[in-house]
Amino acid sequence: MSIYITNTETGKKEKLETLEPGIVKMYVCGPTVYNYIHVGNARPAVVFDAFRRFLEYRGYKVIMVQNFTDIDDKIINEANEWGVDFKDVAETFIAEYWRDVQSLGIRAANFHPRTTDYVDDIVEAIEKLISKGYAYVANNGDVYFSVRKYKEYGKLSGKKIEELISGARVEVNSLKNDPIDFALWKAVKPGEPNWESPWSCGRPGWHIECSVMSQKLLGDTFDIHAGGEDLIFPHHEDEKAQSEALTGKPFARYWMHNGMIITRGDKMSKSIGNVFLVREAIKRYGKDALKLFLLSKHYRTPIEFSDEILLENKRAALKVIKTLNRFEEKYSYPLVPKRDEYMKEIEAKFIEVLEDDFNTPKAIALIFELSKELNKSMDEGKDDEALKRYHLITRVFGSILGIFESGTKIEVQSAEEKVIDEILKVRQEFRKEKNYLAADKIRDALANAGIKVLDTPEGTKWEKFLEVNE
Ligand SMILES: Nc1ncnc2c1ncn2[C@@H]1O[C@H](COP(=O)(O)OP(=O)(O)OP(=O)(O)O)[C@@H](O)[C@H]1O
Ligand SMILES: [Zn+2]
Repeated sequence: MSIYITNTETGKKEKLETLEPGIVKMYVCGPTVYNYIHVGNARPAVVFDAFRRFLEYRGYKVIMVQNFTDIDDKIINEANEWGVDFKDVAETFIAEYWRDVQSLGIRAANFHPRTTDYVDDIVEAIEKLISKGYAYVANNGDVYFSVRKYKEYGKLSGKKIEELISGARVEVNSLKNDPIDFALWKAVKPGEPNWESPWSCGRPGWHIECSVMSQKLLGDTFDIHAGGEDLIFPHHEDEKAQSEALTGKPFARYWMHNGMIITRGDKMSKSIGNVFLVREAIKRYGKDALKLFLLSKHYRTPIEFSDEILLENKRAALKVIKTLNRFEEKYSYPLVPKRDEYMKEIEAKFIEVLEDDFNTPKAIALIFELSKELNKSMDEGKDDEALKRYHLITRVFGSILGIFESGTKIEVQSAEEKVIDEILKVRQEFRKEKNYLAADKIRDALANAGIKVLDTPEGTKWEKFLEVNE
């Protein structure tokens, strides 16, 4: 059996053949840290975390790197707007990133390099590109990559140089020898953070950071380079050009790209402003529903984000969680089932669909099916069979895809809690109408029932009076 993945560079499903047997070296483009992450940003994080776990399950040693872009125009703009240092913006949102991915149950990669820790290496790489004739210094101290010198430019994204020149998206910049050249080093503008270099005080361009960090940590050639498909051009095309110009060797052997999360026809994006934050989504739908949503379509296809679809995923997730809870109520510490033909057969199916370009929708369908069967085993009092199914869902499939992992108990609001919340809503209306007499009557009535009402600046809250035995 072998693993097949679609390689963006060839557009074909290809058998994964790693550079060193049994080892997968993989680089994923991480976030630019200037804000909280949204559901779109969560997609590559969830998908490639699951893919990496699958590779490990199939026996590979995986060395995974995911960077933080901690210097960039957007970070500088935010820092200026808030009157703080760019480092503080970056550090803040790296910390917030960890909070979000941890609440999503995404595992850390092996390395999480930050651009600003690699400036010396970046300067060294640019010097080498200049000396090899692939890059030149402009009048103002910027350094640009000569796109035409690298003969394979456009191979990854399928773009032709002529199209790029006529394309309106290439900005006019008189500092460049050719409009399609891109920046490796940007000379400092007033007030910007900067580092010394032989050409000017300045900072790295965006693309060179990923070339340098990936090659420093994984070697000149490594197995898989991944990220969202919005990065294919220009980011990945440029990374490939620089890296291969630098070493004269192939860069990434396979390129994997996830499709976009779309809202109202556009890519979900901070710059467009149509974002739904990960932590809001976790609050409203729960982490398993969000992960199901992200994995229940093939990773390459775009997915439309909508409240209805997420609620549908929430219902589906709750069904499975309820089933698992039902089993866990009976067995607090389920043990290891004896692996028999039945288990082997289902596991083989699961592997088969994931080996075929990581077809998570089919894998998830298998989990739903198993969950139904688990209920049936419990109805019929077949404990052995139930344990096998429970084991497959939580410890094998869930632990590979990163869903239903966390001994998930459904937090159901009790009838009592619901009633108190409703009564407090009515009290709030009285308060709004300045009918304090009625509002206070409600407060006192609740107090008689042992419920203390607290009006705080964040709104009205309640707690139970401590019961003291006389
Ligand atoms: N809507 C989306 N759907 C899927 N993946 C996305 C989406 N937006 C960003 N990504 C991916 O998230 C990762 C982190 O990207 P990054 O922080 O650069 O986001 P971004 O594109 O700058 O976001 P924004 O456009 O919101 O500023 C990248 O791999 C990127 O491809
Ligand atoms: Zn990158």
